[in-house]
Parts: sequence; structure tokens; C-alpha cells
Amino acid sequence: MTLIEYHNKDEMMQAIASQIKAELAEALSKTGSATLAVPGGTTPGPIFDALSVADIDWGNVAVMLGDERWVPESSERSNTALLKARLLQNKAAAATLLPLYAEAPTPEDKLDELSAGIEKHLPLTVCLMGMGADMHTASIFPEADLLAEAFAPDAPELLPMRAPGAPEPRITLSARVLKGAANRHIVIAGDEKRAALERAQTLDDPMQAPVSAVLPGATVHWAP
Ligand SMILES: O=C1O[C@H](COP(=O)(O)O)[C@@H](O)[C@H](O)[C@H]1O
Repeated sequence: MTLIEYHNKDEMMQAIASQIKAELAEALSKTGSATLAVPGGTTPGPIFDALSVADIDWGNVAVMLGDERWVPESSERSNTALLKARLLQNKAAAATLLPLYAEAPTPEDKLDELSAGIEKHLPLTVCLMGMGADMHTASIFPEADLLAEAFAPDAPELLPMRAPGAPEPRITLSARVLKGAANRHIVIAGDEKRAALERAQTLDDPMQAPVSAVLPGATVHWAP
């Protein structure tokens, strides 16, 4: 793992957006297409704003979330709504969204349909992940019901997930898919998350600290 420390969040968000832009542009120039996975939650909005005006061939980029809360887009907890409002705007409006939510009571109802939509866009070109103070990443939470399944070497692309720390059912990429990305970034801010990162490194046990599974080979970006 490589850790980059920034002076402040603004500097970090701009730097991450520039790095992702360069990684997508490189893939586009080599293969003509690219897939970007991003987190939801409270952290990545400014990265989305910066990426949305990046001058790349968005028409050949597929964009998806690494995880989604099983709530409709009208909910303020919808990661899809955040993605649409902040990333799929301006130049990035030309990108193709690979949905991780469809109207249905549970993620299991739509799992096959949503998995089919992402399969041909894998492996990921760039995977940007967040991390909670409980050391979850994507929606792979400590004590989650399908935690072991999410770390299996032959795990499916997508899993439903329920956990004590998650107020609603979730759907998440498996660790296999997150780790399979050509470029992996984790964005965290503040002292609480910095302490959680250090705890995850010390534990080095995905069952207690899920983020530890994706740290090898990843770049962790931190700002106070
Ligand atoms: O619930 C989630 O939490 C994590 C971390 O979110 P943050 O608000 O602490 O930045 C996020 O990475 C994930 O995508 C989201 O669904």
C-alpha cells in the first residue's frame, strides 16, 4: 500500500481526480474503453465535481458504484442519486451508467439483472473506494451476513449484504472485483479514519477489518 498525505481536502480531491483522469485516459488510448467504479457516502463529492469537467472520452467510459444502499433514488441515502448529481454531469454526462439499484423490495430480487449489466465491463480500469470508521469498504462491513462470501476467491461480482452497521440492505462488489481493478485508490479524511486505517493494518484480518483486504497494491489518499 502507498499512503499519500495531503495538506487539506481540496488539494487531495483535485489530486485524486487528476490521477483518475490520467488512468482513464491511458486505458482509453490503449483499448478504446474504460470502466470506473466509485464510492458513495459523504466523502467523494468534490472528486466527482472535478471529474465531471475532465476532458476525456467519456462516451467510452462506463461508470458504476462500488456499492449501493438499497433505497430509491429519492432517498438522501442513495449513492446513485449522488453519482448522477455530481459525477454524471457536464462532460461526464456522456458516460454510461452501470446501475447497482433497480426498483424492487430487496437486492436479491435484482441481483442477476444488475450482475449481467456489469459483467462485460470488468475488470475495472479504476476503482476508487471509501472507508468507514468501522473499517468497511464498499458495503463489505464487519459482522456482515455474507462477509466470508465477499472474500471468497471465486466470489460472484455482486453480493447482497446486510450488517449491524448498515441501516439498510446493501449491494456490493466482491473483494475479488475490487482487487481486480488495474488502478485502486482509497480516499479517507480526518483523524478518526486515519486511526481506523492504522487499526486495519495492525489487525490485517478482513473479517475484522474488511478494508485490509484491498490495501495491498492500493494507493490510500488521506487529508486532515
Ligand atoms: O455507506 C457507505 O460508506 C462508505 C464510507 O462513506 P463516508 O460517508 O464515510 O465517506 C462509502 O465508501 C460507501 O460507498 C457507502 O455506501
